[in-house]
Amino acid sequence: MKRDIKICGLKTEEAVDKAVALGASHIGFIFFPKSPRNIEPSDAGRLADRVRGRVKIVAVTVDADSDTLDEIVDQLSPDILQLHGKESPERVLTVKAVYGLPVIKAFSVREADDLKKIDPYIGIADRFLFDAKPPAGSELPGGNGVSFDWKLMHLLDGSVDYMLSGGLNKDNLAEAIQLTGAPGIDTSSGVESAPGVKDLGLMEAFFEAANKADDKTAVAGRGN
Ligand SMILES: O=C(O)c1ccccc1N[C@@H]1O[C@H](COP(=O)(O)O)[C@@H](O)[C@H]1O
Repeated sequence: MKRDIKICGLKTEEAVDKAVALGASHIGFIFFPKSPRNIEPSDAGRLADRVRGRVKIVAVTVDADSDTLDEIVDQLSPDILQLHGKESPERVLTVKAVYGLPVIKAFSVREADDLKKIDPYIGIADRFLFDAKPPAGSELPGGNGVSFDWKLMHLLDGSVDYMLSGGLNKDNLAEAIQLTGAPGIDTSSGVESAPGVKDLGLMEAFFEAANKADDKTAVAGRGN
């Protein structure tokens, strides 16, 4: 099974094209005004049109109201909605019913009990995303470039489909993959030269690290 790779927080044609050329399975656009990666829905729609059908387009929102979601869905036509706030299971069900789109529900993790928070969402969310808790004082629920203890993922039921995120970068990715075997990985600030500024070289290095880690996993799987 090929591991999904999502590059999040894209704002330019160059970064979108590069992510797709490198083999991203998903690209994410952030709709959260306090984020340095925030983008207008119409601008995200124009960027997505360059690569539509070649990669899954993900709209990342945080406790968005219906008017905001209506505009994002109308302008971007995403393939997936990522709900990165405190959306309840009922809200996730409503969003799925209204827009007819799959939902990735994000959770922030620091300790074992945090993983239990997904229980009421099982069978409702299509996929989970595990991010670190934001550092004290941060106004961002994600995109903080901080990681959590990846060993906690061993506590998760193996049938749960998820993306690992939180501070993943070219230097720590191999260890994260080796420890978790995550079916999907997600990065934003780990491929940036400054908040909100994607670095094409860092993106390349991230994919190189992912491919190398996958090669090692495959070799280990063959018992060599
Ligand atoms: O990236 C943001 O600014 C952001 C804002 C609001 C909600 C989610 C956001 N990003 C998500 O957080 C993860 C982890 O980011 P990082 O790699 O630690 O920088 C990212 O993949 C986005 O899905």
